[in-house]
Amino acid sequence: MHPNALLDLATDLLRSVLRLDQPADAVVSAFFRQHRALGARDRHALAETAYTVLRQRLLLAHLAQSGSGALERRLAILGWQGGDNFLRGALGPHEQQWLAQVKSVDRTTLGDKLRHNLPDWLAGALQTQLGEEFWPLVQAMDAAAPLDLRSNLLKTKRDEAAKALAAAGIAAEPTPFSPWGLRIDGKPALNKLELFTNGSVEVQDEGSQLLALLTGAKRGEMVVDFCAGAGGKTLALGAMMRNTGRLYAFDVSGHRLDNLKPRLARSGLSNVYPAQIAHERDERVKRLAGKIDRVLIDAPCSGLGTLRRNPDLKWRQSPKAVQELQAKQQSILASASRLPKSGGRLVYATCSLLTAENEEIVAAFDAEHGRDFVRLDAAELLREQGVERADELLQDRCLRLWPHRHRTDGFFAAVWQRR
Ligand SMILES: C[S@@+](CC[C@H](N)C(=O)[O-])C[C@H]1O[C@@H](n2cnc3c(N)ncnc32)[C@H](O)[C@@H]1O
Repeated sequence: MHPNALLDLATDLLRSVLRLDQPADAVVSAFFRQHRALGARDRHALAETAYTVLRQRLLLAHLAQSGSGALERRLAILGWQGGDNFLRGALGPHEQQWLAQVKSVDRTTLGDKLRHNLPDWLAGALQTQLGEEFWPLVQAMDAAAPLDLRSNLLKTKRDEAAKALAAAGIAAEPTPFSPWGLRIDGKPALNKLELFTNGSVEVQDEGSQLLALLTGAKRGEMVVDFCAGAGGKTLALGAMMRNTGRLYAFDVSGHRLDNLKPRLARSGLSNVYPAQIAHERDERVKRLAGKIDRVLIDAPCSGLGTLRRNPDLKWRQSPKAVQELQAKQQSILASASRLPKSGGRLVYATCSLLTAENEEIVAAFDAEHGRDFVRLDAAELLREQGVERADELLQDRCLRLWPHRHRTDGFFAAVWQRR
């Protein structure tokens, strides 16, 4: 495509994405559906440009002030990810001059806000938690996430999967913590590889794999994945159970559960029972109370641990939204806690970095249900599952994963056993 035409498309895409009224990945997918003729390289340039602008929104909006023309075009130029030469082909002499002048600004001299690109409420919360580690976190969240795979032990072993990837020209390293994981540099297309279509591997962040491992699910057990969504963790749990027992995949969203179906078909699992529930106090939950060996609650949350993948969330979340989520999280945890039988395990997890959605929820649960549940040490449980260096993942007996420390998304999990 001609550079100018592609820059115009990037400008249009940014106009939609920056409305922030829908998740950026949904906006980008809808945009590509409207422009089916776009090739892979052009799509990549457009998506990465939009994501770069979302990541560095405050900085780029500040730098864009000096230019002229549509603001979104200026932002697209500043965040351009389709190559410098290509971009030059789209710019007139004034724009070229302006860009050269903006590029000469020493960004290290700019104020903190323009360097961390976070809303004040979020920067404040993270600075309080992390102190000096705040800046390494900012840097880690500014980069794209690596691509992690989980090898499906029902169908393959990790080293066999790595060999098959190598044969397809894709280099993969074992992940440092999850015994199932492989990490790939870059974003090769996987969905046509036989290894993927036959369910031997699934795309899953290493952190998400560790949450499944924490449940310790085993052969023949009754397990509930309470907020199963499209089933990333369900698939891992089903494989841990060696395709035996019963694994209920609950979610209030039928649409999300529908997305689980093709993944289930690939995985070879037949022990999974997806079920849409009306709410966390659904009749189905009452019927299973006291009967379940392991319950995983991958709670709805702000998603702020996934900013590498979803940088729009820092602009779409707010303290009020977090407060509403807290109420939902407490209610889901209270209701799902009726499921484990005596000696059964309960895992509460989020992909949020905020103590409000993590430690505070756990403390409130302990205060109310401490008589019935005992907290378990997450590192010990992970060691039992063959996770090396599990101590590095721990904070006050909970799993606490950080992009800058562990190269995973920012996950949290607390584990209890019913007395
Ligand atoms: C973090 S996502 C789950 C992601 C999924 N476990 C995975 O690994 O792909 C949270 C899920 O909770 C679901 N949810 C929201 N409210 C719920 C409720 N009251 N009961 C059960 N699930 C709920 C949402 O529909 C969403 O799919």
